[in-house]
Amino acid sequence: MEERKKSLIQLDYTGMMRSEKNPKAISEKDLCSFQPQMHIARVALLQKRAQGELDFSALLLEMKGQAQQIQEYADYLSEHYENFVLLGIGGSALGPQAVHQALRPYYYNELSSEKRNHRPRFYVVDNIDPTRFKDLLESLNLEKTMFNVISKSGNTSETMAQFLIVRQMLKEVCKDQFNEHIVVTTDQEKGNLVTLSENEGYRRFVIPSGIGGRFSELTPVGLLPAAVCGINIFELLDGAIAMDKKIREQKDLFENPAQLRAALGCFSLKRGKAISVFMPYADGLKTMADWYAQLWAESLGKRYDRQEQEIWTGQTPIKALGVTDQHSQVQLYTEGPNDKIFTFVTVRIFDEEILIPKDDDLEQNIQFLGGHQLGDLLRAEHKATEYALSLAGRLHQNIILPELNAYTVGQLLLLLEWETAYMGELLNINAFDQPGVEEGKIGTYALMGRPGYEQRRSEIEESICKKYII
Ligand SMILES: O=P(O)(O)OC[C@H]1O[C@H](O)[C@H](O)[C@@H](O)[C@@H]1O
Repeated sequence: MEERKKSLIQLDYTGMMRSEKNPKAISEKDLCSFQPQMHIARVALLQKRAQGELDFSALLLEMKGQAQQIQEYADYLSEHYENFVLLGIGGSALGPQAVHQALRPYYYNELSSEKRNHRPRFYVVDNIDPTRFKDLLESLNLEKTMFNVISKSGNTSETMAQFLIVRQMLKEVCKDQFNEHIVVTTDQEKGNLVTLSENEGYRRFVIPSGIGGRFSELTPVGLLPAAVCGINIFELLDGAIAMDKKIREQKDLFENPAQLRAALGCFSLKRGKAISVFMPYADGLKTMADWYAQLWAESLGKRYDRQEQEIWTGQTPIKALGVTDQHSQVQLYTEGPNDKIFTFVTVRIFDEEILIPKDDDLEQNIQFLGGHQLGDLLRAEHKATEYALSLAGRLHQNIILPELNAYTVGQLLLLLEWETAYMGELLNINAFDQPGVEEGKIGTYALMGRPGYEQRRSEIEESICKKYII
């Protein structure tokens, strides 16, 4: 790839720093004060690595070693199937969706097979809306469809319900060959999908242990769907490896983008910025905001710190898209409560450009647009929005991608994952579990009649007596 494509993504944090317009923003001195705790955090994360937990570096090398095998299987699927349907939820679906949207044309499924280089159409079903699910299943030629059932635990009710429906339909349509239409991606050794894949003969890909669902995009969770759709998973991994190396080796906070973003995030959170707006200025990164929202919310939204003290901490992620949400949310951002920080993700050069035609007969108030590229308008709007936020004393920063390709997307994923890990250390919490989702899961088991949950079922039914309905 040309040097520009290979260059690392950049962080412009000018908008977070103290200035005349923003005297309450962070100063270089404030940032320097983070160095000691950042060093402790770095050592703690490297120790986790030594214990085989969250070892991004080892994971990426392991995945680099598996990439060829994943690619070969993806190529085999492309020759034999027209549709690839991902069944999963949360970290088992958001990453694949985000990377597909970033690196494939949005009309990918509408393209002819030739224009898709004979790669399958790609669908992600990450909800259990019966209408949508049935519409999709009825639209597919099941004999030409592969279902990738992704669940790290193998116990997620939504994904397992989808699996049971699809498995029955495939048995009816494909008879004894039904298992040639299911590939599972799950834990090394535990959960229903391990047993089922052994008993029913499904191809299985393994999510390495020590890597949580929301950190699993650069495992077969994301790599297989990406390879099936013709995305260069080798470049994706190389970008991630480059960013991982920089973050792992760079001890100086001012040169380490993950440490810097974590210090800025921690500083702003402690000064009442309880909301973090993630606003890419590229349609291809719209779902990346969804993936980041889970990463940020589920990792940092915690009741207890590591000493079991109640702290009820976290920072609420808001997904936004530039320029679109300038027309729906910026009014709040500039004149509402100053309780937010903003991250814009920009792309210096888009793959395509469109010239806005000039027409001198038109009114001046639209004629000025003529002669510019459409990307110039998007870039101008981003800068104007940044300026408006700075006038309003709002803290904002930019993550700048040289362009949107597998190498830069791989870097972005690793940057955000490392940033989250550092934030967890600074907040003194466990960023890698999600105890807060258990109650909802147990309640679902109870209401669905799972044996052993009868008591909880009666508790729920007694407690939810609907009194206020209009
Ligand atoms: O991959 P699975 O085990 O099916 O889990 C899917 C999702 O389930 C839960 O909601 C967890 O909180 C998420 O972190 C996880 O990504």
